[in-house]
Amino acid sequence: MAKGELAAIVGVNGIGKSTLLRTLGNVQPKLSGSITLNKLPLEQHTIAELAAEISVVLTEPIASKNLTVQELISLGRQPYTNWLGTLTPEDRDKISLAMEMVQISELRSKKCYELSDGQLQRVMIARAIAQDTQLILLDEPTTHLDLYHKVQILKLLRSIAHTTKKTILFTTHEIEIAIQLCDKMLILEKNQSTFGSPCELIQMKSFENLFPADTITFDAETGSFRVNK
Ligand SMILES: Nc1ncnc2c1ncn2[C@@H]1O[C@H](COP(=O)(O)OP(=O)(O)OP(=O)(O)O)[C@@H](O)[C@H]1O
Repeated sequence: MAKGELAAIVGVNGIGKSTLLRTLGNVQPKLSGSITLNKLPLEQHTIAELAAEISVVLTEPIASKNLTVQELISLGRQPYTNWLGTLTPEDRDKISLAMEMVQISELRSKKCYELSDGQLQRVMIARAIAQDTQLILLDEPTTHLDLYHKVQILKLLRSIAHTTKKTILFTTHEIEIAIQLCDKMLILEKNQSTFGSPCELIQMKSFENLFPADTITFDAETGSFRVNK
């Protein structure tokens, strides 16, 4: 993946999207194959190096909902703080900037348990931005959100990738929105997975066999799926 790209991993339930994302983020050990980050195998990076290179936003509910928004986002600075977790002026600037980028500055003193799902998702994205890594990985960042908020979150990720030149990779079931907003997509399938720009994937007819054709067909003209009644 290149710098500044937004990319989605899509595929049917149980195909291995989260497993792949978690493996890339070093959250779980790989089953096979190799993962290279900055020309070095992932396992040759120290934990501290990885924390400064990759931030991961998972679907598990956070254990620390009693923290304020600002406190939770401050945890993103952990790879850079001393053992006491003391924040420097630079850390504070990065935390404020992260909150501004995802437009949650006014929520800074709220407790995380007071937030809506959409607001909490923004907070988790801000924490990843505060971690200041080149790569941000997110597992299903739009679950539980309505259509408007799904689009808002994915537009936000696109804008962060393009303006900060960070590389953002996420798993999703929102294939139609991803087609419209992503620079690259990986379609995971049992026998052959395909990776490319949404346009290339449409031209290669890669979306057409994703779901059983007697139930759902893909319309290449509109980049959308149709239900066969
Ligand atoms: N490469 C693999 N080889 C063997 N088992 C795998 C592999 N990838 C994933 N699995 C297993 O398949 C199951 C489903 O994987 P996973 O949760 O990653 O799928 P998913 O595509 O994210 O599903 P969903 O869309 O339902 O969230 C898990 O039990 C996982 O351990």
